[in-house]
Amino acid sequence: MMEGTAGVSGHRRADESLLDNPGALAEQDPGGMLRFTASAGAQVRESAALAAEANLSLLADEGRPRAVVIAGIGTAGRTGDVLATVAGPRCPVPVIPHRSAGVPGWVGAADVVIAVSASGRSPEALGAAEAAHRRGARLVAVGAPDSQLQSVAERARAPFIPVPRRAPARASLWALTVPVLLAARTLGLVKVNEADLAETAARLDADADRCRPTAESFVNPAKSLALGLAGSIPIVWGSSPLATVAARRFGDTLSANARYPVVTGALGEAGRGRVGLLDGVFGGLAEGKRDIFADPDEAAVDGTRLRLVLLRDGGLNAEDDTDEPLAVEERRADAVQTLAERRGVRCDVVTAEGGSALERLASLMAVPDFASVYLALAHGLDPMAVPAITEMKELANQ
Ligand SMILES: O=P(O)(O)OC[C@H]1O[C@](O)(CO)[C@@H](O)[C@@H]1O
Repeated sequence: MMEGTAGVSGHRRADESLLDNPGALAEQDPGGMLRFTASAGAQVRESAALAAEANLSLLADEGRPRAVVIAGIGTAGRTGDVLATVAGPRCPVPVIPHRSAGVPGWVGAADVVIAVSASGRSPEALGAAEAAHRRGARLVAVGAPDSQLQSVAERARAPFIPVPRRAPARASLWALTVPVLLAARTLGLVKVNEADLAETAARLDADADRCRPTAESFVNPAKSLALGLAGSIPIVWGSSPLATVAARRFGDTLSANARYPVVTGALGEAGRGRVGLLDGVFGGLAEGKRDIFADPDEAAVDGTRLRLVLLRDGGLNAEDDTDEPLAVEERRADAVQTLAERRGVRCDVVTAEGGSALERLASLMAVPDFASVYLALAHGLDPMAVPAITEMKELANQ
């Protein structure tokens, strides 16, 4: 056990046996991050019901907007990325995630602003909601009930979807995402239907069951992904725009829950530059000198290595959902696997399943979400308490 600064303690090396000890897992996770992670399917159902109660039809009165801006930071900001990718390249209006306070200068009466904040008090979402109201843009707000965001929405007579607060915000991705998608559906921008929501929730439930704390590492895909990543520098690339949103989400949770440095991105982009990492001191150069007869325990400490996680869309998406021929995405994903193999860089592959874009996204996010929590727990870290985030806020607000 290392006593770090800021009251954080943990093990430098991941403790594999802890993951197969449900009692120890529960002790290490006093805030219940595993339980929150397992509630993803329930979040989809609950938020769909809450959105149905809000008066979203108000939004449609003035017809199709010129553009939609999704304003929020952190996990709330990710909901904008999800909407942009589910809306796809054929979306008739621009869908623009916006992560800084206020709204872009061009936003006006012809546009819609969706302000999202799990706590209902981020300056980014509040600033955007106020600016949208001032400029006469249509506004919809999503966040904690009885929050400042709700007051701004009420003042603007804008629909507000009250999403019950789960701390931390990253445990609420699905609860925040569904109202954003349903607001966009009201505007005619996405095709998400009730069956898609039900199947997405069912997929998240099924994955939560496969990843449950009592399922042992050899049958639990999240525990085995976590153990594979332990001690490495994860590189997470998505084969398609949809898979790239899942890759970035894994970057968020690996950093905040497990406190691992991580490189994430789109394979298309990475293939023109960052793929060079595979040749470097943490990639092929480190793997090249691996002694195959060495004690694996000693080998583990003899240097940090990359571990590639490839999130593949699996070519299931409809041809018109994508900018690029599916065959190109698939060939690129095969190519990076070959590259990794040639250099001895280990690679985990998660392949999307399901019919709708939303369900496929869920199938790429569920196991990695759990893996980030298990990786934290294996290092003796409480996945929920991240003093650096709190301290950063305190220092920045001085
Ligand atoms: O969704 P909120 O409450 O606006 O918070 C935005 C982000 O800020 C944080 O709370 C960190 O300050 C993140 O956990 C969160 O995603």
